[in-house]
Amino acid sequence: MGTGLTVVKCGGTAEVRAEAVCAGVARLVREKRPVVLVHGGSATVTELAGRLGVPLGELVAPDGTVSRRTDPATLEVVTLALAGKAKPALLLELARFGVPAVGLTGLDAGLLRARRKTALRTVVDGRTVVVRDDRSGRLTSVATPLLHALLAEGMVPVLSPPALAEDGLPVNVNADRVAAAVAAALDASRLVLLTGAPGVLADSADPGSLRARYQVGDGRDPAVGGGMTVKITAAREALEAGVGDVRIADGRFTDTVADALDGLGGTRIVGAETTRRTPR
Ligand SMILES: Nc1ncnc2c1ncn2[C@@H]1O[C@H](COP(=O)(O)OP(=O)(O)O)[C@@H](O)[C@H]1O
Ligand SMILES: CC(=O)N[C@@H](CCC(=O)OP(=O)(O)O)C(=O)O
Repeated sequence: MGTGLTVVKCGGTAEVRAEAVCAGVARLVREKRPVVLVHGGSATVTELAGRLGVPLGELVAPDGTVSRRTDPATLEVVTLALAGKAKPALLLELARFGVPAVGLTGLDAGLLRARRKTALRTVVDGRTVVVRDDRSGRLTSVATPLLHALLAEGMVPVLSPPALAEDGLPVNVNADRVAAAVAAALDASRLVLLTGAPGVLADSADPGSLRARYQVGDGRDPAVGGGMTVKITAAREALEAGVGDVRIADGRFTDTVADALDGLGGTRIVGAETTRRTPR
């Protein structure tokens, strides 16, 4: 199943090369294979916050999951960093490759809707407290008509957080999960999450320990930490929505990006069912 559409997501980390990502996207466009590019930019957020003197914070959930504390000033920086820095950089790179691309955030045409997280349990000095004023949210829907219209014109939508919450204000959402939700909503055939690592590593300190396949499970995997945890969650969400090929791959090199967009290399994420069908 699937529509032949590829959803590509890039971060984030300074090492992911816009040139490598955009060269891959440009090839798909030349081959008339439809593609949506979703991006984050947490490193850009950190850099811009430093320059603007806005302090950044973290929330640590009782299960140890770390996420960004999004107070109003941080939300402003996130919006500036993604819509004003990370996105133009990708659009310029795509223009260099002759790709007609349109930059969007979740606020355009109500593309990304989310429910604000009104009570976030977080651990401070060993005690669990509830944060009620955070401006982060959980995605609830993706509006597809504008994306379909752009794709029908041969254009590449370049989409990022923030999303629009039910109170009419923006909320911060994670870009990997945006990519998964977009892939699900558009019935994509492939989701490629590009990052600054070769894929999912058996030992995060050893770049040679790449896992060709990774089965998503119910429990926490001690080998997976940091930003990779949310990527695995996003990958699971896409698989559950029926996206056929979900992979986490290296966004630092032209050839690893090209391979991933062709369904090769990196780490293929599989659901429990797919793995059971695999001969031992
Ligand atoms: N098992 C693992 N395999 C690969 N990377 C891991 C693993 N555990 C933790 N990581 C870390 O997760 C990072 C990817 O997450 P992140 O930096 O948030 O990506 P991005 O900004 O591209 O969305 C890797 O660069 C690596 O430092
Ligand atoms: C809620 C949340 O975590 N939002 C992210 C949005 C950017 C992002 O996801 O960037 P990467 O893809 O580089 O991680 C943030 O504030 O960093």
